[in-house]
Formats: sequence, structure tokens, C-alpha cells
Amino acid sequence: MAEMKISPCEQAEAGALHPKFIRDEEERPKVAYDQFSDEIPVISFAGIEESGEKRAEAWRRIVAASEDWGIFQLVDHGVDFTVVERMSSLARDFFALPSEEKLRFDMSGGKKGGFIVSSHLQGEVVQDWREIVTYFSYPVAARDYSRWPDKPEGWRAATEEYSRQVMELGCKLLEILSQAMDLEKDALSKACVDMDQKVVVNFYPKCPQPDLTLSLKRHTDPGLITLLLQDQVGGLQATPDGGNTWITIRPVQGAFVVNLGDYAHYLSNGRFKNADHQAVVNSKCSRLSIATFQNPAPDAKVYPLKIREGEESIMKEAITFSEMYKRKMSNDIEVARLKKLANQNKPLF
Ligand SMILES: O=C(O)CCC(=O)C(=O)O
Ligand SMILES: [Fe+2]
Repeated sequence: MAEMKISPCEQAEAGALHPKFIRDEEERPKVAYDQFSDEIPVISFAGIEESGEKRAEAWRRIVAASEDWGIFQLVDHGVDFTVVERMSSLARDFFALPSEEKLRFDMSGGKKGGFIVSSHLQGEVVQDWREIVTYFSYPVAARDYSRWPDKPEGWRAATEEYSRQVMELGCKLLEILSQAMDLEKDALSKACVDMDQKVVVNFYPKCPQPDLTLSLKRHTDPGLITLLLQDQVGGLQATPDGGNTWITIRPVQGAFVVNLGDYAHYLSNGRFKNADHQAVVNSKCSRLSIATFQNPAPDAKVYPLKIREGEESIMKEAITFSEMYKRKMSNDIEVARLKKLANQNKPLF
């Protein structure tokens, strides 16, 4: 029998949550979507190109945040306000299209890019409360425009410009981190061989029982650096202690939330944190976020670029990024499988 497809959008108006979305108790949200914290620094990038105190201060704060949390917010970042606004409004318009239109770009069955309802991880037991549209924007030569939405009108030109400006910003941040590691400023970019960029637009419909589910389960991003744009609703949460305590990051208008991923963690020999995060939903309104992942090429080497005096390598051997990703995904699936088994074997009384 074909698997029943239940989309959060179709479910949003229903009274009770379908069991497919119900998380185990220990995974459920511990902090409300709008209980905001200011613990994650908001850093201004103004004056970053000049020499002087402002620049030194921004550098110091970026490096400290990368070491403490692997996550910070960036304002005055130079990505055009109009480009950001256009990208956000097109993204909203995309999700408002009738299902048949969105499903013209259905990416299920392993296609590279398009639209998908809920979690795209094969074998996932509990589903995330989200819909996504995703496309690969770099390397330019490998772009497959047939997997990019062609609606709403203007999507391609607007998203191309957005991608270009975000790539530029990401590379500037990588220069700072490379230099903080006492390496040439292009060291982290060069390690990627040919940097990939993947854009994931997340749409999280409002949810009838938000306390039982997650819009995106706890994870670290696999790549180097992620630049995330979120609307003013709130729902992005970070944990400093493996999921015991959580904070909800206060949305800042126009800011990028910058996350470091696993690849940055390994290349810096653990000095930069791979931010541990998740997203929660609410019953009042939908939420939109746009994540731009800057990743290494699949055959790029994963191994510390710098091992500081007195340190040992956190990796036993060098592996490729695609191998790292494969191990990460199979580990996730295995953890979910074991959990399901454990639940099945739980005595009912
Ligand atoms: O929507 C959010 O706030 C988080 C998105 C995210 O973490 C991701 O797409 O990897
Ligand atoms: Fe993420």
C-alpha cells in the first residue's frame, strides 16, 4: 500500500496532530518559540573592510562567538536590503501556491532540488513539521535550473542575486576565521576545493499542538558555514549542552544568523563549535526561514587544517566530505531506528 502522505499544510487546520509528527517526550520543545534570549551575540559588520577599532571589535566578537556557541547574528552585513526582501517575499509566495504547482517540482525519489513536504531524510521515523523548497546554486557550472522553481515570476533572477551576495558574505566570514587560525585568509575556502552552495527555504505552517512536535529536529549543519534568514516570528533554538537546556534566538530584522557546521568544527580541530540547534513551531502563525549552506565539494578532505601546540587531532584519519556526510546520515537513521525499537519493546503498563 502506498504510504499515506500528510502535509503540515493539510493538517494545520485539523484539531489534533497526526502521530507521524509526535516526538518522544525528551525531544519535545522545552522552551517556547517566543521566549527570547539575547545570549547569542548580535555583531555589526559595519567597518569590517576598514582598519580601526570597529573592525578589530567585530573580528574579536566573531571569533569568540564561533568558539563559544558556533552561532551569532550579523547585522550591517552588506547584503542588499531589497535583495533580501525580494527573496523573502518570493519564498512566501511560493508556499502560497496551490499544491499542484509546488508538486511540479516534487523532489522525492532522490532528485537534486525541488519541493518536498516534511523531512527529506529517508527512513526518518518521526517527521518534521515543515515543507521545503531547495536548490543548488554553486558551483555555477553545475546549476540545474530544471530543479529551480519557475514560479512565482522572477524567482530565478532574484534568487541568483541573493545567492551571489550571500556567497560573498560567507567568504568574507571565512577569511576572518582562517586568519584567526593563523592561516592564509583563503585557507578555509580553498579547503572546500570548489565551494557548494545549497539554499533551503523552510516553511513551517502553524501547528495545532506545537508542544508535541518540532519543525526541525535537533541537529548540527554538516558543512562549513550557514547563513540563515528568519522572519520575526521566532522558533530557532540553540543548546550549549547537548539538548539539556535551550534558548530561543531573538529574531533581529534583516540579520543573518550565522551557524558553523561540522566541517568547520573538524577543520579547526574542534576550536569552532558546530552549533547544535533545532526549530519549534507555534499555533498562531506560520514561519519562514531561508538557510544558505556553504559546503565543501564532495571529495574535499575532512581533517584539521591546524592543530595547535599541545593539542591532538580530533580525527583519527582524513575522510572525504561525502564520506563524513554518509556516516552522519546513517548514524541519524540508526539512532532513530534504535529508538523506535526501544519504544516498541516498552511495556504498556
Ligand atoms: O528554520 C530555522 O530556524 C532553522 C533552519 C535550519 O537549521 C536548517 O535549515 O538547517
Ligand atoms: Fe540547521
